Amino acid sequence: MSDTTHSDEDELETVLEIENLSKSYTNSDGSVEEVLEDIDLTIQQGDFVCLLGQSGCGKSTLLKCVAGLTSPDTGTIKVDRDSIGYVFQEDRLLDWLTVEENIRLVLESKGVPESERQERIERYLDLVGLSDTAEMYPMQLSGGMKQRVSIVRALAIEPDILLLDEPFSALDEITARNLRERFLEMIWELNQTVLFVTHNASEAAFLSTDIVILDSTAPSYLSKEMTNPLDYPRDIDSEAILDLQKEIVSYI
Ligand SMILES: Nc1ncnc2c1ncn2[C@@H]1O[C@H](COP(=O)(O)OP(=O)(O)OP(=O)(O)O)[C@@H](O)[C@H]1O
Repeated sequence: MSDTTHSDEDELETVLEIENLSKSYTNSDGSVEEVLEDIDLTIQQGDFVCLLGQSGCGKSTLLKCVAGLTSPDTGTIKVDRDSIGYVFQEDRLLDWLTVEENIRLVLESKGVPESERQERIERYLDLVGLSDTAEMYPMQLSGGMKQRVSIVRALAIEPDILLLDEPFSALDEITARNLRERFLEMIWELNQTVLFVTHNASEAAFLSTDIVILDSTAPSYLSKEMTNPLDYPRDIDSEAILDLQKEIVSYI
C-alpha cells in the first residue's frame, strides 16, 4: 500500500498479497452465503492497515483466510503462514497456564528453539511493561493486561505480519488509549507489518498508515483504499483525527 512510513532508500517488501479472493459459507440448511468477492489487497513491510466495514461484512472472514483458519473459494493469498501472529478480539489465554507458560506454548508450537524462548518471553513482556506478571495466571490480570499478553504472545514469534481482530474493542476507553499508544511504540520498535480489524474509525485514524473499507453489500468487495495523510505522532483528540474519522465513517 502506501510508502508513507518508508524512506526512499528502503526496499519495499511485499508481505501479503491477496488476489481475486472470494469466499462463501454453506449454511446447515444447504443455502450458500456469499461473503467476500474479488478482494485484491497488497500489504508491504511496515504498513499498518486498518480494515473497516459494517458488522457482518466479512472482516473476520478475510483475516481468517489470511491466517489459514479458513479457505477462500477462489483467489490466491501469498503470505508466509509460518510467520503470522494472530490476536483475537478476546484474549484466548489458557487459564491454567501462567503468563510465561502461555507465551512459551506458542513459541514451542512455532518451533522457536528452546535456547531462545526464555529470552524472548522476557524481552517482549518487558516491552509491554508486564515483566512482573510472568508467574501470574490470567485470572489475576486485568482485561487490558490480558490483552497485552495476547499481543506479546503473537509478537514473540516474531511474525512477518500481525493480524489483529478488534483487539481493543472490549476495553474501556482509557485502557484502550494507553494500549493503542504502547502498541504503536512496539510496532515501530519492531518495524512490524499489521492488518488490524476495527469498528472504530477514530482508532483507525490514530493507528493506521492505510485504511481499507469493505462494502456492506453481500458479497462485500473492497470499496475504498486510502492512505492516512496524518504524520505520527498523533493526538487522538485532535481536530485532524476527528476530521479523518468523519471521512472514514462516510465511506462505511
Ligand atoms: N463459520 C461460519 N459459517 C457460516 N457463516 C459464517 C461463518 N463465519 C461467518 N459467517 C457469516 O459470514 C458473514 C461475515 O462474518 P464475519 O464474522 O466475517 O463479519 P465481520 O465483518 O467480521 O462482522 P463483525 O464486525 O460483526 O465482527 C456473516 O454473515 C456471518 O454470519
